[in-house]
Amino acid sequence: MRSAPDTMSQPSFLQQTLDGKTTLGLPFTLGNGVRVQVMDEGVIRFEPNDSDSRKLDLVISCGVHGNETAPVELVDRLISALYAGELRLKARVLFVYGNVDALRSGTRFIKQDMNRLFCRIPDVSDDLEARRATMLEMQLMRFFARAMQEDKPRLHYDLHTAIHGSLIEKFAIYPLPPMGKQFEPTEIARLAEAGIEAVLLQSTTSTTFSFFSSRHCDASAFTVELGRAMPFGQNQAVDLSDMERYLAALIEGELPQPELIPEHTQVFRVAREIVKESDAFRLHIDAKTDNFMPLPQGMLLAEDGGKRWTITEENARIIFPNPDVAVGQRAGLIIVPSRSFSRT
Ligand SMILES: O=C(O)CCC(=O)N[C@@H](CCC(=O)O)C(=O)O
Ligand SMILES: [Zn+2]
Repeated sequence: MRSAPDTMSQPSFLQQTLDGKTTLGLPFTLGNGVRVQVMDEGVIRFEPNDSDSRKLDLVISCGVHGNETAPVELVDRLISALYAGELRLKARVLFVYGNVDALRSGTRFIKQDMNRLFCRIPDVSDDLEARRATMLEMQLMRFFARAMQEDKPRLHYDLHTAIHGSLIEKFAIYPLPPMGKQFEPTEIARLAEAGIEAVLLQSTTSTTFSFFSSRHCDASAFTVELGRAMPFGQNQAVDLSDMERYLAALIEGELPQPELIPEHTQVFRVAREIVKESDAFRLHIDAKTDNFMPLPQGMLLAEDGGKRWTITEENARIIFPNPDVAVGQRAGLIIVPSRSFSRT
């Protein structure tokens, strides 16, 4: 066990990570007994000294897209508060800065969108982003393995921001649960306590980080969208105080058990995923359309060669419209209101 670094005089873990100066290796202990270990570049674990008394195991990830900085700043504050002994740790917590190279360059990704690279079989020809996604999967499997044996709650919040504006600023995507399970209203009510105003229930499997931990680590996992992507230091427009308070409380072992989803929390189901199948793909709304913009029935939303996407659903809305994605990737989601929590 190493002795604790002099954290007061050191740059934050985020700054060290961005500077390429993280020291991997042996765990060390802070003055209050908290055990800390840098697991890989941008991946750090905190454990209480009496690890058996912990209430839950929690992964907080951000920066899977390198231009989405508000959550990265939030995570930096949480890590710094732990280092300073300002939080009474009652959980095992793994923090992840997802795509460190993309964070350095301030871009969504370097070569490939990392949030499309989970749940796949690794290949010798994998590039750096694909390898990093595989490494992160292994970190989460290892981290959650202990909670699975001991049946402690396992939570993963993968924090993002959206490319465009949103009529609803803070929302979450709830990955499709495995067969035999349903979407849990308590989880949605917890998200509401964290300031989340709408939750989208996924209707298909996915290749995202949150889908991975939901499906392969049996964690309650969510992609959380917290306002709009802005450069570091320019995130004052979005108020993340509820989310920050909620995550700090989880770190202190307080897992709320709300029974009712508040009236004002909107729940939607993904009705259709629009996949760009060729370069002929055309989106017939402005590519900068706000998320949650209503789509009138009968409207021709998109075309791809002979394929047409016409709105048949009542009260449909658009999420993540983006005609510029690579062929084979999602160019938008059509969502509809839902009050059912069953899987289908
Ligand atoms: O605003 C956009 O178009 C994308 C914002 C973003 O990065 N969203 C995530 C959602 C992941 C999920 O569906 O769970 C993504 O596209 O990876
Ligand atoms: Zn993102």
